[in-house]
Amino acid sequence: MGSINCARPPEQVLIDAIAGGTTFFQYREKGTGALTGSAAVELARQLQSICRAQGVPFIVNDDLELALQLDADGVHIGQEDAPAALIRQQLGPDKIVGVSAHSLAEAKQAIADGADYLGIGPVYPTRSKADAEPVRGTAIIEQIRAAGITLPLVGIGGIDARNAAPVLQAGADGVAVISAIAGALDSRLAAAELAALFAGDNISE
Ligand SMILES: Cc1ncc(COP(=O)(O)OP(=O)(O)O)c(N)n1
Ligand SMILES: Cc1nc(C(=O)O)sc1CCOP(=O)(O)O
Ligand SMILES: [Mg+2]
Repeated sequence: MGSINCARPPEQVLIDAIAGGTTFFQYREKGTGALTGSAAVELARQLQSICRAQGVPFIVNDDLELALQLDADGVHIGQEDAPAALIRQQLGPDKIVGVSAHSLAEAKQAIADGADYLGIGPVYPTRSKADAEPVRGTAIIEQIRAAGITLPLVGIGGIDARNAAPVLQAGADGVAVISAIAGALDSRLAAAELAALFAGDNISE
């Protein structure tokens, strides 16, 4: 999540999301209108502080230097970013490395490079990433699971509480969302509706 995606102040969105059941946070400050420089660092610090107080891992998207500067819990990188093996080397064994994969071959390479989890997408059409890959559907998750990969898989791309169930049924361990929570008028409820899917208890009905 980044500031441009938020319907309300990002700090409040994060507080509400965690109250609703969000268990993992990625700071992704990019796109037209995103904060840069010291403003981006300051927002990161504030969001990290909220995560720390609530015991939620704080992951930095793309930016290894920022992650090292803040002693973040980890970094998420994609296929166009720094090599995953380099990120693992720079962060050491105790930090979290997440890697985006859009194919079985990319998933296998990411695991060889030291990934702790894989972000798989876009599962559905997304408006939050202008340069997203073509939609993969849930089939890509089934394919990666069928190949025997046991690393945690996180579906991403256009996911919300109404369409998340097939992503989990395909074999994902979790879902990563931006607009479903950051763009919601009630981020706590949006997060709670997603969290309920993991408890097998759909509270939206
Ligand atoms: C959990 C998760 N999965 C995938 C991505 C996308 O990463 P990437 O392909 O590097 O694209 P950007 O987010 O950097 O635009 C992600 N961020 N998180
Ligand atoms: C950041 C990102 N990565 C994707 C991928 O497919 O790797 S899709 C995506 C955007 C997710 O935002 P929303 O939940 O609003 O669709
Ligand atoms: Mg990236």
